Amino acid sequence: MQLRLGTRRSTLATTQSGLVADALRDLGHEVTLVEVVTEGDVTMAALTDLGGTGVFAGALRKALLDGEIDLAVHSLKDLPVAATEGLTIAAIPVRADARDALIARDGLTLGELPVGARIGTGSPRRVAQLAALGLGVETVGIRGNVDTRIGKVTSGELDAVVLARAGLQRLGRTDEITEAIDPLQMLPAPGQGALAVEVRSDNDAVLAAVAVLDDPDTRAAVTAERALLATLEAGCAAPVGALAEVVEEADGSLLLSVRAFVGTQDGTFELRRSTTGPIDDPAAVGQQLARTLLEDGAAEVMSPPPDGRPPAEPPDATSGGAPNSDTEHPQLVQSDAVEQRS
Ligand SMILES: NCc1[nH]cc(CCC(=O)O)c1CC(=O)O
Repeated sequence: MQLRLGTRRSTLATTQSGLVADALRDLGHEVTLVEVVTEGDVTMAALTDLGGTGVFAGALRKALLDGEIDLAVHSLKDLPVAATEGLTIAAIPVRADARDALIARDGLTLGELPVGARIGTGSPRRVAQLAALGLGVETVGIRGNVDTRIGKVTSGELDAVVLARAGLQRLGRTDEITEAIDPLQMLPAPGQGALAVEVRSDNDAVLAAVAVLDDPDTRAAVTAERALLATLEAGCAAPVGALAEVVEEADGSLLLSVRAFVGTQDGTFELRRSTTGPIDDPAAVGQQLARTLLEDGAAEVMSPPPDGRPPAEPPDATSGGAPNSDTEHPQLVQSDAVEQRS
């Protein structure tokens, strides 16, 4: 069938849209790309100053609802977790590598960066996790497209930048990566590396045409990650990392393994929790992990009081004993308690 695919103008957006367009063409459809200009593309304000999620998605969604386009391709991590009336995520194709990537001068890895090194990132999640690593590096707020960001390392303005590996892979720029950052050190944004193909909910023909691109394992994983984010009542600008992975048990059954991070921008407080649960109810697994994080003080960690100091006594530390002993959440593999790192 004839399909109009709406896309943002950036190189990454058109590349991602092109991947979906090609997959649909392989299925015998005729796909036309329609360029849609979004608020997120025209503003020069820092991403976190835009006061809300979905700045990139809004115009594409309007074009869908107005019937100007038949489908839109989003980076799932940029898509607000709340459902949009009248629209359906018709497909979530196989996820690319979800990890963050370091591009540093002289081939340096995170561990090799000198104290005081300047790392560019506009993401509170990346800032919080870099701070939590205690490397003594400085983070510098940047935005702009991938080219602009990498250019700040090439020019010597910054020692390094952190970007999503998936975006670099789609742009054919993995050669410039100096370290694919282990999720044990930095958990990606919920949905990172995954694309979402959105269609009008009443458009049965297009829903059916697009649905074959869906990958159930990817959908399960990102559903858990986004349910976690929703339960935390956090958006894409929150210092929250999450990664769900499908793991196979000895008996061949499949489980969802989810890890999450919440931390303060200065690295003073961090929470890391993980859990596993049934793959057939991924939202419940994500919600359960979020509730554990909230019980352990995630809300306070995400929005510390105005003086910038995190809570003196996180809610789970009042007993004075081991606040996160195995007895409290025996089903969880726990790495770190809420802890003061100073
Ligand atoms: N917020 C911008 C954005 N949205 C999606 C990607 C990369 C592709 C992806 O994660 O799927 C990026 C760039 C980045 O974070 O480096």
